[in-house]
Amino acid sequence: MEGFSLQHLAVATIALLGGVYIVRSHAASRGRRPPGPPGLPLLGNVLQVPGQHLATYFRGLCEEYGGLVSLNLAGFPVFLIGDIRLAKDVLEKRSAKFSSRPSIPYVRHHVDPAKVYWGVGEQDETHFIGRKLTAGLMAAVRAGETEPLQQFEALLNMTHLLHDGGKNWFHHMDRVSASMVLAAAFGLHCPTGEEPDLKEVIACIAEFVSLCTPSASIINVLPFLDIIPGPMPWRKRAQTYRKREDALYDRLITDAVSGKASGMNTWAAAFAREDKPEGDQRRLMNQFTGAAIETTALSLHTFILACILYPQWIPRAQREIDAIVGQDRLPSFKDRPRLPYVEAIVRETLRWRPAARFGVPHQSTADDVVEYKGTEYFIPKGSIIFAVPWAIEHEWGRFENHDMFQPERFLDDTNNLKSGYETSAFGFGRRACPGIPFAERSLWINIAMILWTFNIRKSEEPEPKTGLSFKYDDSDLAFSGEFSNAPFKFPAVFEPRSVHRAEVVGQEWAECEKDLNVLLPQHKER
Ligand code: HEM
Repeated sequence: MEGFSLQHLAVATIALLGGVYIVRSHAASRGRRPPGPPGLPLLGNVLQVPGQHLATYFRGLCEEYGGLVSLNLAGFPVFLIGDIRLAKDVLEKRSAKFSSRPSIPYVRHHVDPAKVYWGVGEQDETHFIGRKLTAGLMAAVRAGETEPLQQFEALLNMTHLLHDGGKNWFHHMDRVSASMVLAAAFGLHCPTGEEPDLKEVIACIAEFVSLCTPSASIINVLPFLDIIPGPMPWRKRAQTYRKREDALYDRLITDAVSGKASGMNTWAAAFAREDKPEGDQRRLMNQFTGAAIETTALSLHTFILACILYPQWIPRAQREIDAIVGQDRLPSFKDRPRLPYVEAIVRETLRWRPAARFGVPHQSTADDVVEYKGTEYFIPKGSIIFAVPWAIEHEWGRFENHDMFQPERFLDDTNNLKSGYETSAFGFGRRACPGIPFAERSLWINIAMILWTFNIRKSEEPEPKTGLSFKYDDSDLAFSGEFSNAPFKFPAVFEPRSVHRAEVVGQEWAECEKDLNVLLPQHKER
């Protein structure tokens, strides 16, 4: 059966898990179903779901059937939302009913029996605590507490890019994204990106993502096998992972709280202060790394791809930065209110190729009726809902020339940011990304500094495999097509805009504060 991939298996698995819904499908008949592709008897649309580039498939369905699409995976209801108004109506205004996550038996029973992974878990007490603690940290981020640290990391990024002319630029973006998060979270500053703890964090994230795919274990497909006692392979794999992850985070958190790490005023320390006898809330910290590092890095990679493929906007951006900042210092967060164009670039980066292109699924916890374009549709309890950024951020009606990178679409005639900015890139409602303030700052400061320091151009180096010049591409083929849709590695040249600018970077780096305890002052609850 050619083309029957892991993703098919995954979808079939979800469908099988949801088989129970066949029994209760009478519920679905209580109201009209949104439009969607016709499917096979019993299996529904299972075999139509492609093995790769799910986001593109979802976007195609939204273009064909409208902003609310219904899929039937062997009786299990899945809805796609490709309209921002509807996404807000459903996932924000009715977030009490639409904020759980579909759970996978292998994860629930073996990988995360203690339910510490609140970002992928159901809507329960742990999720509530995780979000509450994060909201406290992010209030401080909004007030600017982490800006000195983020500025320091971005400045180091400029020195790395200058040092090798961008030869390892992909790695430098990975490093800065990880180090900003790990330094704020655990006091783990990573100056090279080769630090063993950083590598272990990345390896654990990769293993966790792999364990969370429905095809990770036979238990997801044949749950009754779990009655077999003893050290079965699925138990061993999950136990090995948990031990490895526990050892890593115990070390990171202990080092952060004891002061062994390079800074003491970390998010881990703030979480530790909230520890209760009934639960070690520091363990909830592990959600930051998985959710934060890759999304930020791939957004920076995407920004560089846009610089290379759509450079028309760069001269204007640089003129505006230069007019405010001048040539004798790098941009800083103090300039942010006066640099709306850089803000527009951040927004356009998140719109043009959103990091989570098909979104992160929500699950409904009660029956509901949703009105869309004058018709009422029934959404049964337990439905999976994807608000699909790849469709929402490319709606022709909202974004003219939607496939072009045009930051000025977010500016008005007076060069100020248009009011009423709405995005799907960070999700919606009680599941919306709680790290937005940190993520936006990370992107803003790196983008502002890169544009101030460098001209970026295509590399003329031949591709090692073919010997031909590198073919730059922004189609689906240039992206991984997986859950976080990352651009594949591509070369770029970072040329300093002048010798003077390169010297200013060196001088600012030599003179800047490097002590994490000063860069990240004691977190105050707000
Ligand atoms: C450009 C960077 C980022 C992007 C594009 C991004 C995007 C997202 C998206 C799409 C979701 C799912 C929303 C939903 O289900 O409706 C999410 C969830 C989450 N993000 Fe982010 N994120 C970014 C950075 C960060 C950072 C820096 C942090 C932490 C410091 C973070 C922490 C989280 C957590 C903990 C969740 C799970 C929330 C929950 O389930 O309640 N993210 N993010």
